[in-house]
Amino acid sequence: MATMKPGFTVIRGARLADPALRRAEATDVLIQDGIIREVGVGLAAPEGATVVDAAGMVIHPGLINAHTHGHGGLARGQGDKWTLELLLAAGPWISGGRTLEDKKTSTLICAAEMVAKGCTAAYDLTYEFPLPSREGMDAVAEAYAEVGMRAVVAPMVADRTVYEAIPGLMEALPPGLQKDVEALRLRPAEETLSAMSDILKHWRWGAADIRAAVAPTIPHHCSDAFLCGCMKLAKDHGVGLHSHVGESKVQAITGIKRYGRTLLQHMDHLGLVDENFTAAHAIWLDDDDLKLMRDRGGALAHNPGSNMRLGNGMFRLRRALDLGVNVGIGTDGVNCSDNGNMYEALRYASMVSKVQSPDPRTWASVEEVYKAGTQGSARALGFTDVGAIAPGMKADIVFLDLNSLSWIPHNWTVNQIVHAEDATGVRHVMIGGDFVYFDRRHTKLDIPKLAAQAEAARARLEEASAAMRHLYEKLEPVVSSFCPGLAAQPYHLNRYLCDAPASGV
Ligand SMILES: Nc1nc2[nH]cnc2c(=O)[nH]1
Repeated sequence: MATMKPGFTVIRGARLADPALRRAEATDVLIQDGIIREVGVGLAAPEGATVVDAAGMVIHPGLINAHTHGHGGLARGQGDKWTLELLLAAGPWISGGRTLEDKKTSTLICAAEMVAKGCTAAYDLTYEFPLPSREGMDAVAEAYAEVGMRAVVAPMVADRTVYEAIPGLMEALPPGLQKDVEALRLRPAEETLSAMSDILKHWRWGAADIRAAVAPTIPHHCSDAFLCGCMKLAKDHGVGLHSHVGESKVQAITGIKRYGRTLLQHMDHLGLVDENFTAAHAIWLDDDDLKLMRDRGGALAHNPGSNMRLGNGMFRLRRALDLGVNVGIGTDGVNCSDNGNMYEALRYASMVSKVQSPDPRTWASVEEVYKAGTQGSARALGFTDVGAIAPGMKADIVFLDLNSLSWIPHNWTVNQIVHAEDATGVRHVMIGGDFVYFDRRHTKLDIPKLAAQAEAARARLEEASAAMRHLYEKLEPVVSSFCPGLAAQPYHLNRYLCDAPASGV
């Protein structure tokens, strides 16, 4: 649990990553009760202080994962050529049939990986089928608390399945499959909203800095009344709202067809887009959408690994930054992006900005990417006191070993964090002044025990997983042929409005 370690700690002689400096310089950090009090050279250690010798290490603020799904932990490595639409179509099988213990195990796997890879807080959209429950949310919160991470946990909710969201898709399925997907029907909006309200009223994880939020998962999977209900709950309880918006071309086109405006504009029309709102992926947002996000003060969560892995396209990081939108960086779930490695996400964010144009003036700089993965993500989570190593901030600090291979030689600190570090350099991770990972070992978690638990769950779920893969194979030709935006048309960057198919979706 991210409890604050009482008393003083002094970190001595660490090279503090600073985007203003090419090579980080050695400094000290004084921490009191989990809060950074002073940063400077030669700080005196108060009597009784714990002194941490960090010579030979770079420190940076914990990376913050702006978008992930802890429920995907047990589904790592299940699919290769999965599109988003197929992931959503088969998703309930991937995440379904789980006990509360499986849910916790799945989240523990992800949280443990994130910490070991330099991440100290995450926005986790968790799958709760058929209804969100206090017990399910507690299982997720318990996992983060056990690892010692901060988190915002939002149950993904909707009142339409993907089959209902894409007009005509259900009817296009062969009769046998229609029967299968009927089992996925969601509960009526009022029932889900009432369950959400119960969760928010009884949330008890605030002291561990594990907050709740509301995630109407995909706007066109939600009726307008449902979206408005989610907004009201978020406002009444003062919590965040988070949705996947414009993740795939199919979604973008479906939105225009359904609402006559973009998905984001539709949400804004209903009043959901404000400074508490995070739009994940945001690949198919046009300039007006980006300006809208800027004007409303919301955040975008960029997930470059998943965007590539699912073939969804490229988020326009340069354009979003130029227009002044707050951007955070995330990994997405390991069921669709394989790992929870925020260093990889930073590197991919940089790379994806570079493959969009040969002109380096349009590329995101390492400073911009680093800022997005720390302060930008912190803002997306609604945390004001993490994302930087400075007086008054919580002591969420990652220690990188300069003797690890990504740092030989050490030329340009922030560049090497974004482009060279692959998490093998992570030596210690401190959260709230407490070492949750020390000398490359979790301090609160028994990893062999977790591995055994995960293996038992995997074996038990194997039958359900095989059924899901089988269903996936049967769905693939239907969904792909039904969504022409998916199949035949190569992306011309993000100009979906120009090359939208004349018929079909
Ligand atoms: N990438 C991704 N997008 C989603 N949209 C709704 N659920 C998901 C999910 O689990 N992964």
